[in-house]
Amino acid sequence: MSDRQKSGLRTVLLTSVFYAGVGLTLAVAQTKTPGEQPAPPEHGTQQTQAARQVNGNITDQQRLQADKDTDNWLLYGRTYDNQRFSPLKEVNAGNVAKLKPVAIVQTGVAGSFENSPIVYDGIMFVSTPYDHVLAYDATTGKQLWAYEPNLGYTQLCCGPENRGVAVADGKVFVGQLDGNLVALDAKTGKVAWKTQVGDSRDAFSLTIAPQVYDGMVIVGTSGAEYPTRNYVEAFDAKTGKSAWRFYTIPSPDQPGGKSWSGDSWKTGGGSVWNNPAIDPQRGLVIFGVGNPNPDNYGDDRKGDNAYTDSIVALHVKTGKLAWWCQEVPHDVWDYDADAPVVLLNVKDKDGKEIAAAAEAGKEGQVFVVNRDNGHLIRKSDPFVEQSETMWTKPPTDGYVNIYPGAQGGNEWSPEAYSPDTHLFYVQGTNESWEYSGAKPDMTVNGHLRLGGVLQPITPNGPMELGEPGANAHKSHVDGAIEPTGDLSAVDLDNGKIKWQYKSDEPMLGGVLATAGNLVFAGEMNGDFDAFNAQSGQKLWHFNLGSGVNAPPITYRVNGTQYIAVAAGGNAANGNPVLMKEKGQNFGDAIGIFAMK
Ligand SMILES: O=C(O)c1cc(C(=O)O)c2c(n1)C(=O)C(=O)c1cc(C(=O)O)[nH]c1-2
Ligand SMILES: [Ca+2]
Repeated sequence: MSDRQKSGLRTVLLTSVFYAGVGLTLAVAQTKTPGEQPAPPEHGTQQTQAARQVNGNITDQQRLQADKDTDNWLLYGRTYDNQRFSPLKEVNAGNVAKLKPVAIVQTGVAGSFENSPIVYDGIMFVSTPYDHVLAYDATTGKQLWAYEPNLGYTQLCCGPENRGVAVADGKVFVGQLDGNLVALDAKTGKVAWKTQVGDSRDAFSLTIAPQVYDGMVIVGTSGAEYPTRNYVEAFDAKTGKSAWRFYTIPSPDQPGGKSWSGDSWKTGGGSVWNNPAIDPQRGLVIFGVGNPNPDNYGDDRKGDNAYTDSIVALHVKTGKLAWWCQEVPHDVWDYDADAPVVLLNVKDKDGKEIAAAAEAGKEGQVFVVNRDNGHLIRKSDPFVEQSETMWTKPPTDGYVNIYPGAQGGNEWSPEAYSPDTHLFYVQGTNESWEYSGAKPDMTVNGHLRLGGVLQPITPNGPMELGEPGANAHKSHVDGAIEPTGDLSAVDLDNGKIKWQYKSDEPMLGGVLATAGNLVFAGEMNGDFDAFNAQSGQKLWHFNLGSGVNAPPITYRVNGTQYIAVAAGGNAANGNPVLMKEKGQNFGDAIGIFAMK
C-alpha cells in the first residue's frame, strides 16, 4: 500500500468517528427540541423517532400537484417535469454557510451509490447498490424497515447501480439488477408483487428509478452493451401486469425502421436507464434512449439507427410513439442519451416562449426540442471540452483518442432547472477515451458485444475496465487530458454558458436547484457543495467521506428544511481506478443537513 493510500484510509476512519459523534449530539438535540410548527395530527409534536409511521399513500392527485407540495419530494425529479427545483428557501444563499449535518446514515451497502431518495410525510425511501430498499425517518436517519433482495443472476455493463424507487398508493417500486420489477408494501417493506421485465441471462437489467403515473409503473431496460433490443414498459401498479411495451429499436415497418440495415435492428441496443418525464397536459412520457449495439462498430448496422441516442415521446396511455429527435445519428462512441429529460419553457429564435424538452447528452451539449413535435430548437454551447478528433469513426486498424468519451460530457447525471434564474444546471466530465473498432466475431446472447475497444485513458495510461480486449490492448495516450469535471449553468434561451465551476475529478451524480438562490452538487472527492445559483460562487461544502455521485434532494418536516444526498462513489467507466489513485473509498452514507 502506498503512503498516499494509507493516508487516505486514515482520513476515512477519522471522519467516520466524527460522523458518529455528530449523529449522537443531534439525536439528543432532537428529543429536546420539538418542531417549530405543529406536526400533522397523526404524528403529534412530541412524537419520538420510533413512533413515526411509514405512509406511502401518495395519490395520483398529489403527484400531479407535486409542484405545490413544498414539503415533500414525491417523484424522482420532484415533479413530473424533472426540474429538480424546490421552492424551499429557509436555507438560502445568505445563510447556507451555517448548514450542518443532522444525521449521517450508513446503509450498510457500500458501492456505486446513485440514489435519489423519495420523501413523504417525514419518511425517506432509499435504494442502495444491489437494490436494497430502506425506509428512514427523514429527520433523524432512524431506520424503519429494510428490504434485502435475493438477487438472481445478473449481467451488468457498469456496476450494481440503482437510481431510486418510486412511491405510490401505499407501495414502493424498485427495479432490480436481475431484471425484475418489485412492488413493496410501503408500511413494512414486504414484497407485494414481482414481475420479470427482462431476462438477465440475455443481459437485461434495471438500474432506472421507475416512474409512476395514472395507475402505471413505467421502467426501461439497460443492456445496450450487449446484443439486446431494449424497451420501455408500463405495468399495472396494483397487479404488476403489463399494460404496454414500446421497443426503442423500430422494426422495419415502423417509423424510423429503415434506419437499420439488414437484421441489425433485432439486436440494436437502445437502453433506457434514467427516469422518464411526464407531460400530463399532452399525455406524453418523454425519455432519453441509450446507445446502439455494437457500440463502436457500425458497419453492420448502417443508417441513423433510430431511436438510439434520442429524446423520445410516447402517448403515455398506449405506449405509442408520438415523436423522436435524434441527438447522435449512427453513434459509434457509446453516446447514450441517458440523463433524465427535463420539461421547461424556452424562447425560440424569434423570442416566442415554447414548451420544450431538454437533455444534456454524453457528447457534451444540451439538446432542446419542441415538446409538441420533437423538432430541435437548439443545442447549447459545449459544457465540456470537445477534442478535434470527436466524431472520428473508431478505426479497425488503429485507434483514436476522443473527449468526451463514453462517460460524457454529461453521464447519467440528472440536470436541474431553476425558474427563478432561468438557468439549466448540468454536471460534466472531461476525460479522454481510446476507441478502436472490430467486427464482432460472433453474437452470443448475454455476452458483451462492444465491437472493439473503448476505454478511458489518462496521460499516464489506461483506466482498465476489465472488458474483453481492454486489458490486453496496448493503450495509446497521446493527446490524453487529465480527467476533470465541471458544473455549468446554461441559458437555454440562447445556449450560452453563464458560469462554470471546475472540479479536479469527473463530476457526476446530479444537481438540485432551490428558491434560496442555491444549487447543490457533489464531487468525487466527497465534497458536497452549495453554489450561488446566479453567480456560481461556491458558498459551502461538507465532506461526506466518499464520492458524492448522487442527486441531492430537499424537503421540509415540521417547518425545518432538510437537504439530503447519498455518498458512495461511482463504479462505472474506470472511476474505481481513479478513486484508488486518489486514495478514495466506496461508501454507504446519506448525509442529512439542516440549519440547526
Ligand atoms: O447502455 C446501457 O444499457 C447502459 C446502462 C448503464 C446502466 O444501466 O448503469 C450504463 C451505460 N450504459 C453506460 O454506457 C455508462 O456509461 C454508464 C455509467 C453508469 C453509471 O452508473 O455510472 N451506468 C452506465
Ligand atoms: Ca451504454
